[in-house]
Amino acid sequence: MAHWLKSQLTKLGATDIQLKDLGIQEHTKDLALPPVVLARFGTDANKKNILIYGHYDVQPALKEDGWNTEPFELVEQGDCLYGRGATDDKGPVISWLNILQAHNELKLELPVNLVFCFEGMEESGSLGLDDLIIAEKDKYFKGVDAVCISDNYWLGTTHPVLTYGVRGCSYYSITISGPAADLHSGLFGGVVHEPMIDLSHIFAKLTDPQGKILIPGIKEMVAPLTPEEDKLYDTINFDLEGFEQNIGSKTVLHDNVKDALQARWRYPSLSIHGVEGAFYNPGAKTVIPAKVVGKFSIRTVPNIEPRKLDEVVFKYVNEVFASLKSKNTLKVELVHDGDYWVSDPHNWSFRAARKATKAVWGVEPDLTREGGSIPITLSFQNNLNTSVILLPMGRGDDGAHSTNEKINVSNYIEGTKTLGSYLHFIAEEEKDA
Ligand SMILES: C[C@H](N)C(=O)N[C@@H](Cc1c[nH]cn1)C(=O)O
Ligand SMILES: [Zn+2]
Ligand SMILES: [Zn+2]
Repeated sequence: MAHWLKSQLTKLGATDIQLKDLGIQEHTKDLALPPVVLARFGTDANKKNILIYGHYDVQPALKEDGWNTEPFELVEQGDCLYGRGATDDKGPVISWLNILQAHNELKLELPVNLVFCFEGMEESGSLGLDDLIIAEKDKYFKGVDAVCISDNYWLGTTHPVLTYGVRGCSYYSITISGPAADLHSGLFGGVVHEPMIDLSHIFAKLTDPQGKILIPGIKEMVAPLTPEEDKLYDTINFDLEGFEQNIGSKTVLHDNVKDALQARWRYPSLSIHGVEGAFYNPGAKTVIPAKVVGKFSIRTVPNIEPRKLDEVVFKYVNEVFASLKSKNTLKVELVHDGDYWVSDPHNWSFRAARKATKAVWGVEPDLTREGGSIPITLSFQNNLNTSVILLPMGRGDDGAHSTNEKINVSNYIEGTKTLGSYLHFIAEEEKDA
């Protein structure tokens, strides 16, 4: 993907294209991190410099997960383009290339200089990118006036949005090791401490059945909800049926949209993702897995400090394990983390995005926060001392990370126009003091 992007950017006339090597992935001997693709389009000292970030990596996908089409082949059906990455985030990345192509073919000058930064580790916590931003802040990224990211989704399916916050994500693994090899459960069941039983007990104590996090010390770090913030949720263009339609079931924990949105945007949540080493195929294998690695993550919000969070998580998991009095061994580790980000949704970049949305879609955008994470957002804002905007093009029902991920053709086309128009409006906008 990095090489493909490089060749496309070259054809489109981008300059100073570099594939930045990020070194080897920690905990592996020789697995290289995928390179970050940097490129420029325009270097006019009289124009603003807008950094465009996107990611070319995607979540894993297998046809047998429940896809109707091959996940790594783009398939057009009706108004939809199906394929892994259609909305997250290959579609939006390619739309930036389409904007260059359109300007080239129309012989239209872009009113801003663009600095592209496309990475290949976003779905794994943006490993290595933070260091690159710090190393390049006074070199490749010098003079960046604003950052624009198209890597999230509308809240619903009909109304465009501008997004001014993301939750952070701290991803943990719990490794429980017991016997030297998998065992026959008839011969050894009831005789040995089973790693999977230990892990199930720990998992069961992470949240209550309603998803409330049971780890002490987390809710105490969450910024209190002020009456002003609470009021912001009164005017949001969405309903519970919309939520349920997006999910395809009536399994929402809340009975009103305000509570559901606050749970998604401004409170932490804990999700259990899977177990490595456990039997998961169809059939009825009677095995005691010798070693299992359980994976869970916590979505973080203001003012949860990642290091403090690690401390309370490690302490709690160790305490729960100790209470099991198991003779197995436990290791709990942080796999990766990325911070939350919340910004002012009325700054000059948001004003330009608002005008662009109005011009293309004919309506005022809603202002939303994103329950998902884009780990590098805060790093751009802090290290480049600039504002960041999230300007999504996909819909809330696109199925990002899920089976049958899609983007609507209409969203892709109008979304591309919106991103292109944003570049024109931001060129005209007065920067905030
Ligand atoms: C919202 C964005 N498109 C996204 O899907 N982000 C991922 C990033 C991630 C993975 N691990 C930690 N963060 C997400 O929110 O899961
Ligand atoms: Zn993404
Ligand atoms: Zn994603």
